Amino acid sequence: MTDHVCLQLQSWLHGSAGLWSSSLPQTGFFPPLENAMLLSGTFNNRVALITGGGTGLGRAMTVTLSQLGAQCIIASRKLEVLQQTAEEISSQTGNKVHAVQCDVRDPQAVSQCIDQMEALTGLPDVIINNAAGNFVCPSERLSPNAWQTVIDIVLNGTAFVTLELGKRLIQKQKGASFLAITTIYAESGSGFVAPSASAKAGVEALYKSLAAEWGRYGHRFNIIQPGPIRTKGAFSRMDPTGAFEKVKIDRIPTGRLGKPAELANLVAYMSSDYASWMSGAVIRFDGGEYVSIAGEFNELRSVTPDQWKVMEAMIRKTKGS
Ligand SMILES: CCC/C=C/C=C/C(=O)SCCNC(=O)CCNC(=O)[C@H](O)C(C)(C)COP(=O)(O)OP(=O)(O)OC[C@H]1O[C@@H](n2cnc3c(N)ncnc32)[C@H](O)[C@@H]1OP(=O)(O)O
Ligand SMILES: NC(=O)C1=CN([C@@H]2O[C@H](COP(=O)(O)OP(=O)(O)OC[C@H]3O[C@@H](n4cnc5c(N)ncnc54)[C@H](OP(=O)(O)O)[C@@H]3O)[C@@H](O)[C@H]2O)C=CC1
Repeated sequence: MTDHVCLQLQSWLHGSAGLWSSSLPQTGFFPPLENAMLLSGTFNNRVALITGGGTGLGRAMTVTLSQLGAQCIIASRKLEVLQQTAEEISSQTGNKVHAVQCDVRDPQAVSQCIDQMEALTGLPDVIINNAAGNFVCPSERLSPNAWQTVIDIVLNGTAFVTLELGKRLIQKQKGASFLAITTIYAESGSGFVAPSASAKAGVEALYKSLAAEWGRYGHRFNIIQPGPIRTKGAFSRMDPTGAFEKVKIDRIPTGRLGKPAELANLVAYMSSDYASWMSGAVIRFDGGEYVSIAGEFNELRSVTPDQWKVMEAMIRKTKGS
């Protein structure tokens, strides 16, 4: 019995992915609630800029903020995509969503986009730096331009938008909430996404720096690190074959991917006056994935009560070192 259990344990601990849970029974404990959480009207008379708001998570943020009364501006490169999203959301919520073309890599384009925004709505109260570029790639295969492209979109793009808006807001003596969307690996680094990890870490340093420096002008700066949430933009570039989705789900203690609307509720809270004392915060929103990957002994979740009996007996039998 003991040998058999030992063999089983050895093969499990050295072996296959997907050990931890076969049917993920815990998902029943963590159902996603996808309706808007805050009171309707929370963002009445507020203007929100969402970069990358035409697709994926940025689109979900725009839906929620618009439902809660904000006038939204969504900005990215593809004007047609933005216009279609803007029309769909405006007609769903009854609140105007504006589409403004902007490549955040280009500081002049950013300045022109903000001119356009000022003419449409005035300067925003809420700024969400959500636009990003990313793809998995072994670092030895990255060209200089591949590296630069991701750094330009994520780090420089966020800096150009934030600094240009910040300067104008300071001049007008208007306060605002700035939020950056990073990732859980901004903190740990990660193989195969080195440009994204480096850029997102830079974004976090920028936002923490400005939280300290620009509070005196009425500006708050916060960061959300999402775990995996299915979007076409992310999953087509991070998991093109779909092979890694189950691996990811298996290691998330809440047993499922996140939903865009769940993230959007957190974004809305952190951008609202309910969070007016929150600045310089980094909120990980990942179903527990980060700690699950990090903990040295977390694989022991797959050990059964019978196997624990054997292991405990072996440990107790040990005398001395
Ligand atoms: C799953 C859980 C955790 C998930 C985290 C997710 C984090 C995210 O950030 S998801 C966001 C995903 N969304 C996007 O990336 C949307 C925007 N992306 C793009 O537009 C493109 O993917 C790109 C970032 C490449 C930018 O497009 P652009 O047209 O400006 O660039 P290109 O001219 O196509 O490429 C620039 C150089 O990069 C090289 N390159 C492009 N793709 C790859 C690749 N898959 N592998 C290696 N290299 C790549 C491309 O060849 C260019 O370099 P060069 O040939 O030297 O000129
Ligand atoms: N989905 C996930 O699992 C996770 C996502 N994230 C982060 O969430 C955010 C949203 O990602 P997601 O919605 O999944 O992916 P999407 O690809 O849908 O979103 C990225 C957005 O960025 C815009 N964008 C890209 N390049 C530029 C540019 N040069 N100038 C302006 N806009 C640009 C794109 O629009 P366009 O092509 O029109 O320019 C697109 O709308 C990103 O910051 C991402 O890093 C973080 C962790 C996990």
